[in-house]
Amino acid sequence: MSSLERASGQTKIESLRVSKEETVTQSAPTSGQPPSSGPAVQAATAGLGLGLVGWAASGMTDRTELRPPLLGAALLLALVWGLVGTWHHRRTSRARDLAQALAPVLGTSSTRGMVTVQKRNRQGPTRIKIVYPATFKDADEKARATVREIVATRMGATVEATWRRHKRQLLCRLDYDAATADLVERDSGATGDTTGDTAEQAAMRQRAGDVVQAVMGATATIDKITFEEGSDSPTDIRVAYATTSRDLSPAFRQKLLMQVESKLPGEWRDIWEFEENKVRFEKRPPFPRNVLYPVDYRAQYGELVYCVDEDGNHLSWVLGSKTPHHLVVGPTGSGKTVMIRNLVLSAVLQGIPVVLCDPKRTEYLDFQHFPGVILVTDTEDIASAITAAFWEMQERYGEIEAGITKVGHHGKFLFVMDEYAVFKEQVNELWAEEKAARAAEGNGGGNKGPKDHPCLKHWGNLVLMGRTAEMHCLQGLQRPDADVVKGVLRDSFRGRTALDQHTRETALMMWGDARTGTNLPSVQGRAISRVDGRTAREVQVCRVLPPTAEGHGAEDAAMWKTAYARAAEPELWKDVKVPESLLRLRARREAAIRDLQDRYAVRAEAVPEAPAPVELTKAAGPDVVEDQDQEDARADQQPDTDTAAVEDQDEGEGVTWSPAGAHELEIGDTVMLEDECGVPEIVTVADLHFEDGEDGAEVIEVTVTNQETGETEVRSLDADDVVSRRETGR
Ligand SMILES: Nc1ncnc2c1ncn2[C@@H]1O[C@H](COP(=O)(O)OP(=O)(O)OP(=O)(O)O)[C@@H](O)[C@H]1O
Repeated sequence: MSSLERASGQTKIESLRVSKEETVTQSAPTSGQPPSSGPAVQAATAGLGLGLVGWAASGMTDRTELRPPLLGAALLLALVWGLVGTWHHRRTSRARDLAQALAPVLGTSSTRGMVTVQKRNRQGPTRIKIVYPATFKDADEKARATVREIVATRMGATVEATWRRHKRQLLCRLDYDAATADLVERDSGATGDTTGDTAEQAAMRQRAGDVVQAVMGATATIDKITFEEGSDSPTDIRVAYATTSRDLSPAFRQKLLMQVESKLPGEWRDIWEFEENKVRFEKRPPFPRNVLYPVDYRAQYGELVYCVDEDGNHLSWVLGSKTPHHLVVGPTGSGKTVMIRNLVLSAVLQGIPVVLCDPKRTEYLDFQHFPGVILVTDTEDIASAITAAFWEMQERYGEIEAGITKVGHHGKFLFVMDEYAVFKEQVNELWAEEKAARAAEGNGGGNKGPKDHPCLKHWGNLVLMGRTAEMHCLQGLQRPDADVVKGVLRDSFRGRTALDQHTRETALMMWGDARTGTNLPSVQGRAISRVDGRTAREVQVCRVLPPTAEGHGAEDAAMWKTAYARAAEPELWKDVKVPESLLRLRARREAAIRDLQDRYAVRAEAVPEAPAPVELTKAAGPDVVEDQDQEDARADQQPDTDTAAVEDQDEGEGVTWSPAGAHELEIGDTVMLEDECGVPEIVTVADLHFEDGEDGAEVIEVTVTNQETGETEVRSLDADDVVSRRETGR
């Protein structure tokens, strides 16, 4: 009779009382080996055989006198053989019996090498090693109990069993004198040294082992576990595992970490030692939340700080070749706007001008008078801003090509395109209307033209080519839909941030696996970010709550004020060049707003604190900082003075040229086109219509009149060509 009882306070320690007389009624083992005869029979057979051979040989050689000694020698040999064989047979019989009894339980037909006696005393084996096949369920409590029972009853001893699962071995220490003592099982392979554990710690140790094994399999064992002082909360778990290639798979490692994070208390990080086949889980401090934007952060030029890691270290998007552009993804309310505000602030604090396009129109109103920021909200204006930026990029390329300046000497430029999907839809609606109107006028050869508005192609070009020209793009999206960011374009956004708990689709699109970010806590500003363009990591985006944002408190107000004052330093902008077409877009928006405010007489309330605008110009930087009253007074008299000022400065004749898509041209426009020799000539558009080109792409046939010679000719332009058009104040 045997009984299993759990020793109190030791989860992995079990007791089994056995008596020497106990037997296990085990079904007859089926051995794979042929049945062997006993050593006495073997000895007798060998002695008889040898005697016969000697007898025959002496007869054949006529040496019959040798027969008696030969028979004597054969008899002696048979005797020694029989004695030694019987002794050995007896000595190993218990191990053999044990192997045969265990074979059906362990699920193996061969008992060869299964049981090895490693130590023995006069009472019998004191230490045996049992090797079991991979098919044996060594994690199954019942199966293990059966094995223990068989060992204890077959050997008639108290057994201390140690399971070494990673080697598929069971080591048993046998004590023949303590038949009434507890049989102890230590699964040291799974849970490590339990000495000194409290009951709770032992339970936690067991749980940690189970949690790890659920993903890594039975070969994973807890090497060591450290608990918080006086508690059962683990702070460090070291795991050893059998050599495998699975540990090299990020998905596998992620799955394991997720398992640990969700099944054990606290937040964890994993540290892998591949060469040692070891992994260590370290409890990490609680992730920082609600971290104010570090307005005093000392950044290098082009280093845009925006978040902190788990240890509170600030991390930045470095505008450069590794991460030229950044994609920000986040559903409504996740903190996408706040993230973009971080990057805008970081840029202007370093004198990097920002074009901030907001198709939702009201998300960034706090930035509308901010030094260095050109806020664009109207759909058509955004399309023009993209075209202008594209044109600026081409100009920068031209200057590099012509040796006028070198790569990296233009100064960085940040173009923010938030809610790209919304903008794409809006601008394509406009484009469809425009094509339909042209068709109705009989001016465009039917409702033809590219499917997407040409500015979207410019945006694509900016993203693909902007890096060398130091034109950096930040694109915001609610979801990373494949039809919005596709192929090469998506790959160009090396810097990436996705806020909030990810869906499977978001994880796949952003990080190429279905798991990253799916267990991110739903904390505002918590994100997975590929800061360095290579490794995605969890971060907390800094808090930027401007004056009109909900929750804007004293701390936010102080930060905002400091940021504004620093960005308003004229010194910061003195060498900054911005395309005048962009400045005009800003002026146009401001004029439109002033008109509206005048109409509703709300201007005084709408702009309670007049900020000091810093002028960005194409030429020298701003040297005059006007206050709002001065600017207002000037605007009242001359609604478009800003534009005029730029025109006068640059052209000296009040003539301004700005980039325009060929599809935007209208009859009567004055444009600068290059003749066959590349010499620019000023022409007037006398007529135009759309045609299908040879390759099926749309071309625009433009009839132009040379202003100097009066000659008329037909020029063929691609729909997405960009030309210089004289501004008419439209
Ligand atoms: N990093 C952050 N730190 C602290 N609070 C934050 C953070 N990000 C967002 N929040 C809080 O969440 C609110 C919503 O954030 P935000 O406006 O950026 O969301 P959104 O993703 O842009 O949503 P929507 O697309 O609807 O504008 C903020 O007003 C702020 O209170």
